[in-house]
Amino acid sequence: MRIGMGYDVHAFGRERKLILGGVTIPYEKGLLGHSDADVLIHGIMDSLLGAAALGDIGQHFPDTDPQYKGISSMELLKQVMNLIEQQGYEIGNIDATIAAQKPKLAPYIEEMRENIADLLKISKNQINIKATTTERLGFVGREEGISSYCISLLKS
Ligand SMILES: Nc1ccn([C@@H]2O[C@H](COP(=O)(O)O)[C@@H](O)[C@H]2O)c(=O)n1
Ligand SMILES: C[C@@]1(CO)OP(=O)(O)OP(=O)(O)OC[C@H]1O
Repeated sequence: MRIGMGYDVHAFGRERKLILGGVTIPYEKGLLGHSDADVLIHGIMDSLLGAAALGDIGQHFPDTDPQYKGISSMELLKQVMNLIEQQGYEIGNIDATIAAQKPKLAPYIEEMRENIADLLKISKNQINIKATTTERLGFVGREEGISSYCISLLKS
């Protein structure tokens, strides 16, 4: 068994879609990034890479490479899963937290879990996603951006 953790932050910007866990969430702002800036998926990818000792997403998908401009993070997650499988690992479970003061994410969590479970070919009870505000404290609380935290367990 191997454990890995991931953490990511993206700032809010205008005229961007808000995409979390592959779900487009109706909101007045989206997240800025080279890719679609799906901060939840980025945290999950880093935790999987961490558990397999394979570095981080910036090493695999540099934000200077035009091929990743505007790419769906779900596509990147598929590539990370291929790497994990090549190393002989399978997923035990994934537990993630999204820190967002707004918008309310609870209505979208089940769809995120379904998207991720389908893509990773795991069952829904192997992926848990939580949301929290930061009680108006810090950059999340000031609604400047969203962060994600994730822990994954891999089995040989
Ligand atoms: N963006 C968010 C943040 C939180 N939630 C849900 O609300 C619950 C209470 O949040 P607190 O930060 O006040 O503890 C939390 O457990 C989530 O279920 C949400 O849906 N969207
Ligand atoms: C995903 C990548 C690649 O397009 O770009 P961003 O969307 O900017 O995301 P970030 O978490 O800053 O870093 C990883 C990147 O290399």
